[in-house]
Parts: sequence; structure tokens; C-alpha cells
Amino acid sequence: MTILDMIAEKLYIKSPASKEESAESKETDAKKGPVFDNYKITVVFVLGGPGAGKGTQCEKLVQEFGFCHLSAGDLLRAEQNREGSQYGAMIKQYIKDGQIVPMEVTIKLLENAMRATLEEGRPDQGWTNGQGRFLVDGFPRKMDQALKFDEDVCLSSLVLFYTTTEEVMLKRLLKRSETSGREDDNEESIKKRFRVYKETTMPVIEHYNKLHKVAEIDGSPSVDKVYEKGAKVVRELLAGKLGGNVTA
Ligand SMILES: Nc1ncnc2c1ncn2[C@@H]1O[C@H](COP(=O)(O)OP(=O)(O)OP(=O)(O)O)[C@@H](O)[C@H]1O
Ligand SMILES: O=c1ccn([C@@H]2O[C@H](COP(=O)(O)O)[C@@H](O)[C@H]2O)c(=O)[nH]1
Repeated sequence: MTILDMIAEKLYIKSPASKEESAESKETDAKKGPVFDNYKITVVFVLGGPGAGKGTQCEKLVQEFGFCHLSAGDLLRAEQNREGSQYGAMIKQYIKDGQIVPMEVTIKLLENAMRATLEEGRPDQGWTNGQGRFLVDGFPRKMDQALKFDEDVCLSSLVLFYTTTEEVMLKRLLKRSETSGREDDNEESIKKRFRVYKETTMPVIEHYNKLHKVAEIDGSPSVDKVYEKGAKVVRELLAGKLGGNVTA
């Protein structure tokens, strides 16, 4: 049994035993489609380098638009610290090395969190009649995650892509390290995260660029200035007026 099979079994993901079964289940999966209907559920991915300001901007977007903010990194850290988790040690090592945790784990955590939020219901705007809106922060970081999530969980509507220089990001993260308690907010881990971002996450941005779903936002100015630009894009998206890539 491989580590991915073990993960799949523990998280209740079907792990095909034979080629025949695999072909069958692929056929069934293809017929099933995504778990959530993108006509009702709006998924906005939030990407950018480590320290670009994704989490900071998400917090503000939640307040204005009533999004549910799901940070993939936070979900992984919670799973890492969950008593009895079989994956705690594995997640810890991946995060320390700035590597991407196998997608089965992250996608299942996201799907579970989305389902729980929808079942719980929310009083905010955008949450009536089975509708919902999610900001998925720091995800997808790798092509396999992007394809799998769009196909099996929910087709995403937009990528908010915050950009700034490595110099700015490093400075912000070292400052954040004074209080964050994050094991990857140190110079060695940060450098590794920068490399993974360039090599593994940039192709994801390219993928969504080709699909005309990217809003690129300069994340260098003040938090409020950056927010204005992101909020304008989101306003247009929710009003059904957004068409194509945007640079703000
Ligand atoms: N526009 C900004 N100007 C100055 N500081 C900022 C700005 N945006 C965020 N920060 C600060 O930079 C640090 C990193 O921001 P944040 O945690 O939002 O980044 P992130 O992209 O979510 O990072 P990570 O991917 O590592 O989780 C925080 O301490 C935050 O307060
Ligand atoms: O889809 C994902 C998202 C994150 N990770 C791991 O978590 C850390 C921290 O992520 P933040 O978004 O900065 O909180 C990241 O470096 C990865 O190691 C992941 O594996 N998959």
C-alpha cells in the first residue's frame, strides 16, 4: 500500500484496487461531475507568492462580500495538530520544506470544509437558496490540484493573483515570524517556498490565464490600496460583469 492509498483510505477516498476497477470508477467519476454546482457556488482562488498578502486581503473581502475564507495552509496546519491525525508528521515535514502536500489530503480537507459550511448555513449575502461563496486561499499550488478540484469539487470562477517582489515578501515574512509561530517563517523555509512557488505554482497561474480567469493585482502598496483593486474585481464578478483576465 502506498502512502497515497493510505491517505485515500483514511480520508474515505475510493482507492481502486485493479486496472479494471480503476477504469470503471473513472467512468463513474466522469459521469458524476463536481460535488458542488458552480452556478450556485462561487469559488475564487487566491494566489500569490508567500507573503504577498493573500490572507490579509481575504480577511477584508470576507467583511465586504460575506465569503467563507478557506486557507489551504490553515486547514493543513489544523490537520497537522489534530489529535490522532495520521498525517500530522507528514504535513509538518512538507510545510517545513515548503513542499506541496499530496493533493488528496488538501482537496478532501477543502471539500469537507465547504460541505460543513453549506450544511451549517450562513446569514450573509450570497448564501440563500443553496448558494454560497468561497475564497480558497493559497490553493491550487500545483497543476494536479487545480485540475482535480475544478473537475471533481467545483469549477472555479476567478483567480485573484497578488504580486510583489521577493524582497518585499521576504521582509514581510520575517516581520511576521516575530509573532506568527509558523515553523516555515524562517529564512531557510522561505527560500524553499519561493522556489516551489516559481517552479510549481506559476504554471497554475499560466493555466488559468489561458482560461481568462486571472485578475492580477499589484500587492506592493498599502493594504487598503491593494484591497480597493481586488474588491473592484470581485464586485464585477458577483455582478456577472467580469469577462476575461484583468490587470489592476
Ligand atoms: N500591503 C501590505 N503592506 C504591508 N504589509 C502587508 C501587506 N499585506 C500584508 N502585509 C503583511 O505581510 C505579512 C504577510 O501577509 P499575509 O499573511 O497576508 O501573506 P500571505 O500571502 O497570506 O502569506 P502566506 O502565503 O505565507 O500565508 C503579514 O504580516 C501582513 O500583515
Ligand atoms: O494547497 C496547499 C497549500 C499549502 N500547502 C503547504 O502549506 C504551506 C503553507 O501554506 P500557506 O498558504 O503559506 O499558509 C505551504 O508552503 C505548503 O507546504 C500545501 O501543501 N498545499
